[in-house]
Formats: sequence, C-alpha cells, structure tokens
Amino acid sequence: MLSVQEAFQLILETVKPASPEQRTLFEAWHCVLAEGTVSDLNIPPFDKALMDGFAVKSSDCQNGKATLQIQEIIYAGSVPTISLQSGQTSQIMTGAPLPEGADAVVQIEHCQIDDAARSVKIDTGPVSPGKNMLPQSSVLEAGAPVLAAGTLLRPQEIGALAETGSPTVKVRRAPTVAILATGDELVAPEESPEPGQIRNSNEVMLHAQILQTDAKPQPLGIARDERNHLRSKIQEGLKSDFLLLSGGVSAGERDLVPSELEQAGVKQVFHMVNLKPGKPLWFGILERSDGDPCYIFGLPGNPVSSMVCFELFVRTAIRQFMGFPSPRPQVQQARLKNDYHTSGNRPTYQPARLEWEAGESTVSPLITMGSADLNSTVKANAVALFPTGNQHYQAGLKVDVFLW
Ligand SMILES: Nc1nc2c(c(=O)[nH]1)N[C@H]1C(S)=C(S)[C@@H](COP(=O)(O)OP(=O)(O)OC[C@H]3O[C@@H](n4cnc5c(N)ncnc54)[C@H](O)[C@@H]3O)O[C@H]1N2
Ligand code: MOO
Repeated sequence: MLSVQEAFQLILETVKPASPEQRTLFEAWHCVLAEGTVSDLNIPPFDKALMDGFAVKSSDCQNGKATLQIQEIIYAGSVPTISLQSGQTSQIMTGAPLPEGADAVVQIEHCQIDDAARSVKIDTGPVSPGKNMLPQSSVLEAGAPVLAAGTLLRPQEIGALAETGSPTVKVRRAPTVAILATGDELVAPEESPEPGQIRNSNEVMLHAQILQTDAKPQPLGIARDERNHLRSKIQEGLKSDFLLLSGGVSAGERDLVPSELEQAGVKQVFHMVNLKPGKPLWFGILERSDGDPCYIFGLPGNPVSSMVCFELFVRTAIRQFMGFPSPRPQVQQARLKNDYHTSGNRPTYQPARLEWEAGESTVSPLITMGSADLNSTVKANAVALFPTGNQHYQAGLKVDVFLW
C-alpha cells in the first residue's frame, strides 16, 4: 500500500499550480505571488524627518544647546528650497524631506521659538548625526527585490507592494472546491434521524476546512447510493477545480464512488494509503475539454478519517494549486506528556492536545473511539504521528505533530 509520503509525492506531481492572473492589491489578500517584485524607488525616497521639530546641522548643537536662525517651514509633501548653512535651521514636520545641509532633527518639545527674531533656542541632549531622521534608501534601494515568488500576501506584504510601486500583482487564485456527501443513511443536520440514519456532518465540516485554506467551497448536498443520482451529482462537481466526495470509497457493495468516477472519465492516481484513519482515500484527475483539470478526492466517510485526510492531502493539493512553495503540512516536535501505547498495522495520526509548558511544547494524544468519534477531535488542536506496530512510548519522548 502507498505510504503517506508517496501519496504526497503523487499529489504534488499531479496538481499543477493555477495560471497566474493580475490582481489589484484590494483583491490580492491571502493569494500567493506568482512572480517576484522589485522596488521602483528608494525607500525612503529622501532623507525623511521622523519627528515634528527643527532640521539642524548636528555640528551646530553638539553640547545640546544652540540658537539658530529659521529659514523656512517644510511640510510633508513639500520640497525644501533652502540649504542650511552653519547657524541655520528650518522647521520641519514628520514625513517631510530634510533640507540640504541638515543631518538631524530636534523635537519641537525641546525648542523655544522667538517669532520676532525668527530664531529658535534649542535645549536638548547632544545631537548626533542621523538623530530623528531616516536616510534616503536606508530601507530599500530602487531595483532591490521586495517579495519573492511564492510569498503569501498578508496585510504587511500588501502594504509593502503598494509602497514599492506594485499596485497590481501576478498571483495564483484559490480553487473552487465542490463537496459531495454520499450515503443513503445521511440526513441534513436540521433533521431528526430515523432508525439507521445519521446526520451529514462531513459536508459542513469540509465546507469549514475549505474556507480555512482560502479556497471557495461549493456544497452539492447529498448523493444517494444509487448510480444515476450519484452520476449526475458527480457531473455537477466535476465543473469545479476540485471535487471532494465523502463516503463510499471502501469495499462495501454500495461503495460506488470509485467506479462512478472512472465511468465519468476520471483517471485514478491512487486508492488506499497506509495510515489510520484514512486508509481508503481515493485520488484522481479529470483532464477536461476546457483545458483546466479537475482534481478529485474520495474521502473516507468516517468523520475523523475525512477530517484527517483533508488536513493531510486535500490541503496539500489546494496549497500546490495556489502556488505555495512548501505545500505539505508543517510537522514540528513535542514531548509526550504521558506514556502512550500504539497498536495496529498502520501509522497512526492521532488527534492530540498540544500545549506550551515550562518553555516547550508538550503533546497528549486523546482517547478516542476511532475514526467515527468526531467528539474526541473537539478537544484536539493537533495530530500526533506514531509509526506502525505495538509500541510503548514513554512520557518525555519527542514525537512529530502538526497543528489543525
Ligand atoms: N471490508 C472493508 N470494510 C471497510 C474497510 C476496508 O478496508 N475493508 N475500510 C474501513 C475504513 S478504514 C473506513 S475509514 C471506512 C470508509 O468507508 P467509506 O469511505 O466507504 O464510507 P462509508 O462506508 O460510506 O461510511 C463510513 C462511515 O462514515 C459515515 N459517514 C459517511 N458519510 C458521512 C457524512 N457525510 N457525515 C457523517 N458521517 C458519514 C457512515 O455512516 C459510516 O458510518 O470503511 C471501513 N470499511
Ligand atoms: O482508515 Mo479508517 O479511516 O480507519 O476508519
């Protein structure tokens, strides 16, 4: 059976990043840059005052006291017209360009203006060159790289792009993701299940998981375990960039999903991965006539299996589509808080509680009734990874975890 790492590899080889598109900065939040950007100007573009006060030659104020002749007032947005000689100063506002000859700014709070004499008396500590000013291009030089391809655009990156002359950027879009829950036993969450029925929790859960990736969920409701109904719902879902089916992928007589996907022209990439929960995971691709493929995941119906498979594999595929340079889940290490015992013939991905204690991460795998026990995941904020086999792990050992 395919290992988790092999499954990741096949997903990354199959899913192609979306074609880049140009977007304004108002539409680019949480997109991934498809091309690196450079600054079109020096940052700051001029020697810039960082305080309201007086632009001075620091050599005039070395003992912190001076009386200087005022030349002009320089506001933010204006350009100084007089270069300072020794004994001269110009009043300046935060953000305004320093006049030639000035190399420091003294805060207005340390200045006493004599309007009649057009002079100012400064009484401050020693003034060193560069005080209260930001030299031209000290942050960035024109032509210097600002952001690399693959960068996720958070608010600070969007601000930096605006500052450096990239009002539109090439990004990759997030995909549309159709959700199709399958099963005769399912009823909507607002209904009271009859004997043998259960509520469709996977659809809304997948909807929320998709939103967490920034992709656009498209819920299609429930497909019954009947070929014609499933077939028409699958056709609807194949119009999206991704189609997630939940249930009907293992070995039951009404597990129609793999054969119906094949019937719809979907090429299977893999079926069955060696992990617990999530073994019956199915993945394939449809090369559509419009040129854009649809990527299809058949997620196991058990809610915890569906959730874990999404976090591991679907999230990775969506991140690959969006152009993230490292689409796989970020694994970190934490110390086991208590002894833990594993059994079974598959690597286990166990819902767990990660905490920060005494300066390090600790992890407590949660007691669960298995892949149908969604309730145990409510207390979890992480998944702990344990290899195959009957194994005793002592408290204090470091184990791999990822957040969810
Ligand atoms: N003979 C075998 N039987 C099973 C195997 C196997 O290898 N051989 N694998 C088991 C494993 S592991 C899993 S996981 C499940 C996955 O089965 P399916 O993907 O075919 O899912 P279903 O049988 O349709 O449902 C399983 C379980 O989940 C409930 N379910 C389904 N959809 C939803 C939903 N939308 N919301 C909430 N709960 C849902 C469903 O009622 C079942 O209880 O197969 C094992 N069997
Ligand atoms: O792999 Mo299944 O998902 O254990 O229950």
